[in-house]
Order: sequence, then C-alpha cells, then structure tokens
Amino acid sequence: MGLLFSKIWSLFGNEEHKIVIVGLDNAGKTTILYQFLMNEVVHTSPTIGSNVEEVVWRNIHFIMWDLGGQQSLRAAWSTYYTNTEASKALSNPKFFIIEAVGLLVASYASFIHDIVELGLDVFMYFVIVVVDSTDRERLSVIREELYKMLAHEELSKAGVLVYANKQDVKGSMSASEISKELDLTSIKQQQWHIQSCCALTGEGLYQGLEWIVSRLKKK
Ligand SMILES: Nc1nc2c(ncn2[C@@H]2O[C@H](COP(=O)(O)OP(=O)(O)OP(=O)(O)O)[C@@H](O)[C@H]2O)c(=O)[nH]1
Ligand SMILES: [Mg+2]
Repeated sequence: MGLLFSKIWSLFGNEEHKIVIVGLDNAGKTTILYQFLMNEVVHTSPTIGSNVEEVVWRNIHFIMWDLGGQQSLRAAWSTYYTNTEASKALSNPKFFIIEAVGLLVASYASFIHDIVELGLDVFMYFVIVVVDSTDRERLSVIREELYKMLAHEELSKAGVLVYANKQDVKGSMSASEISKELDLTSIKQQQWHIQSCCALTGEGLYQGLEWIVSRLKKK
C-alpha cells in the first residue's frame, strides 16, 4: 500500500521538506528560525509550544518547526516527529483529492499507518539540534536528549544537523569540542553534520542548510 501511495503522491509533487528544530531553552532556535525567514534578528521570548514557518531557499521549501526547549516542554518534542506527518497529511488537500477519487484505503487506522510510513519515505526528514556553545554545564543534558530522540523509530532515517550556536561569544566551545562531547561519531544510523554558527549575524546558518540540501540531492 505504501508503494501505491508513493506513486499517487509523486503525481502531485513533493517539494516541502520538514525540519524540526530542537535544543535546550536559550540555545537560539527561534532566533535561527527568524534569521532564515527574515534575515534579521528578532526579539524572542522563551517559546511555549512551537513556531512553524515556511522558509524558501533556492526554490526549495522547508517547513521549519521550532520547538520550545524548556525542560517541561521537551517531552512534547516527540509528538512533532511522530504525528505531524499524519496530521499534515490529513489537513492536506492532496489527500482529500485522492479520497475523492476513491483511492483511499477503507480503514482509517491503516490509512494513518500508510501516511506515516509514506511521509517518512517520501519526505526527507531533518532534525536541527541547536546547541548553545557557551553552555558547558548543560552539554550532558543535550546529549541525553539527543540520544533519546534518535532512538525513536520515526527518526531512523532522519538527517541530523547540529548547530554549534553563539560562536560570537568569547570562550564558546568549538564545533569539534561539542562534537566530541556529544560523541557524534557514535551516531551510525542517521546521517549527521555539525556546523558552527552565530544566529545574530547569520554566519554559518546557510552552510548548515547547504548540508541538508546536499542530503536531499543524494536521495
Ligand atoms: N550572543 C549570541 N546570542 C544569541 C545567539 N543566538 C541567540 N542568541 C540569544 O539567545 C537568547 C535565546 O534565544 P532564543 O532564540 O529565544 O532561544 P530558544 O532556543 O528559542 O529558547 P526556547 O524558546 O526557550 O527554547 C536570546 O537572547 C537571543 O538573542 C548567538 O548566536 N549569539
Ligand atoms: Mg524559542
């Protein structure tokens, strides 16, 4: 059934790529999102829930979900990468067109199952992990959150981009230090990349996106 849906989906095009942005509170996730969107620094306050924006770069559409990083909100991260493809599909007119032409499976449960499978198959799925490079004390916390997240079945095919943010701050950790501390080389299942950046100036942000695009092209 997944194959049938894949074929149908391809008829309607497939240009949006979903990116979920996670990281601890104060890492700079929202600042990064709005740098991508507007090329400027916006005044942020801690995100409760999420921000979602469509960023278009080089004609490629990215749907970027920026999630709140406070401790009480981290448990909710998984709902974004486990459910959003299904809910997006359900609210997507393409799927209702398909329904109208009678190609939908009878059972709602298998429909959801197929869409989730299809979503992961057809969309190249990316997670951006934003690290505050000045926050040495909490590197172990982000490390724990990272591996907890990567253990999710839904992310087994994901690409992982780590931003070592706040490189403008004197004494901040380098990308290679962070890479070592997070033990990124132990990640075997997912493709990953670490990029140093400064969300205030935008430096490094597009190099990170470049890596994502290079993965998309390889698919
Ligand atoms: N110096 C410096 N400050 C930054 C940088 N990026 C973000 N900040 C600042 O860090 C603070 C937190 O940024 P946010 O983007 O709100 O952080 P967040 O990760 O979205 O935080 P939550 O929504 O609570 O999860 C703000 O005061 C930003 O201006 C950076 O590259 N350098
Ligand atoms: Mg935020």
